Amino acid sequence: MTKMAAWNASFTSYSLSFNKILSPRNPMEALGFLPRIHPLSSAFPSLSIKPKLSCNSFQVRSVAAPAEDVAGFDEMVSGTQRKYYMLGGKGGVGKTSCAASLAVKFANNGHPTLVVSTDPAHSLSDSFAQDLTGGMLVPVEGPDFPLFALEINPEKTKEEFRDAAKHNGGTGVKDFMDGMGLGMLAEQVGELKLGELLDTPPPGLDEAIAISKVMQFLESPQYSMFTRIVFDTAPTGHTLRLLSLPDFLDASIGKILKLRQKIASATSAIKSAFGQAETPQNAADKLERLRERMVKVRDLFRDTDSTEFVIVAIPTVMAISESSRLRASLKKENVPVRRLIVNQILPPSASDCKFCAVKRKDQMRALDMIQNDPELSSLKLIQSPLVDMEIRGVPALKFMGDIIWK
Ligand SMILES: Nc1ncnc2c1ncn2[C@@H]1O[C@H](COP(=O)(O)OP(=O)(O)OP(=O)(O)O)[C@@H](O)[C@H]1O
Repeated sequence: MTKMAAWNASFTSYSLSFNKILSPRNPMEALGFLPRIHPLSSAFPSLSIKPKLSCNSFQVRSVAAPAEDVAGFDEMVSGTQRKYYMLGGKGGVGKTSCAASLAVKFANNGHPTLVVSTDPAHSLSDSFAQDLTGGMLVPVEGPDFPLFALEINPEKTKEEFRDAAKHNGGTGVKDFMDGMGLGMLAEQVGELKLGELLDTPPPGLDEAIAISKVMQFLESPQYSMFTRIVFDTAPTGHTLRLLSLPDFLDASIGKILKLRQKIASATSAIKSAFGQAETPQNAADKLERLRERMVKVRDLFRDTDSTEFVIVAIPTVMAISESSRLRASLKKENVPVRRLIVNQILPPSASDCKFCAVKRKDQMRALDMIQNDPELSSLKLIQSPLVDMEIRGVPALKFMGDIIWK
């Protein structure tokens, strides 16, 4: 039996609840043929209906994944200690939709939940069809228990970091110390190139700082109620670089802190004459706090008990290859990964058009890759169908969540 045939054999077709729930009266629909106007339009009048395919059957195949025994949503939802879920993958595969659907599901299962976007190109507001912008906690309307969203503004947080660094190690301090005849110390500060780093930040720095900002929030009593935190992270490349950044920044900030005493004592004698608003001590304290948060971020990413990174992909060779590399890098960084969501799988149909038949074959090839991939084959495979509507708003996210998170 070919691998493709083996996959096919392990697939069990079953009608997606779309049909049963939304169109019980039409026998054609019960067979998987939906009317041209999708019944969801009347169930969720606020949703935009966006047909993606000419075939309009709603069935999905379940795959017996060759994975180690990973528990399902029951385990994810159990316990009241705080847990973090980070969803990441290639751009546009459905990270935000999956993260938002998980957040809705947690909230509907009794967990006060926070969903955070650290992707510089936020789409949480679009996904929930509610305005969640502003960089502050915003309540999401719809779920049974409290669900809040937070879109971190990376530019703003970067400015704060830049300010703190500038007072300790930026060119301003260097010039100042040069002028005071503290050349040697200035050289050491210059070596750190922190000013340069912040002027042309490497990709991922925004997100590292955004996550550290979230850590700062989470330390405050206002946030203590949340028992589930879901992160919608930036696309893969950023995430990979982000993982090594906390260590890098930790080392850089550590160096600055070593200079703290020297800078403080060198400037304390003269600071009153210059009337600086921000004393080096204050700036150093800010850096110290940032450094501590960076260490917490790094530890959080690696904490198997409280954290899980969920990879999201689509059934294309490119997305699966990228997911494999992501998993390998996460493994190297000791970040726990147990699940792989393959989103936007073409539902089977009794009346495939030529395009759909070719597309389906192509997707099967990509799915087949997972089974043979050393990085991905051990993960619990979760399949999510391509639906013929845009996933927007809490009812649609609830629907998607009930398919994915079981
Ligand atoms: N299973 C699905 N069926 C149909 N449409 C989907 C599905 N999953 C996601 N979408 C749609 O695909 C688009 C991209 O989804 P989403 O914003 O969740 O992706 P993303 O990976 O977060 O993107 P980005 O990397 O740009 O942030 C959205 O319009 C969303 O509604």
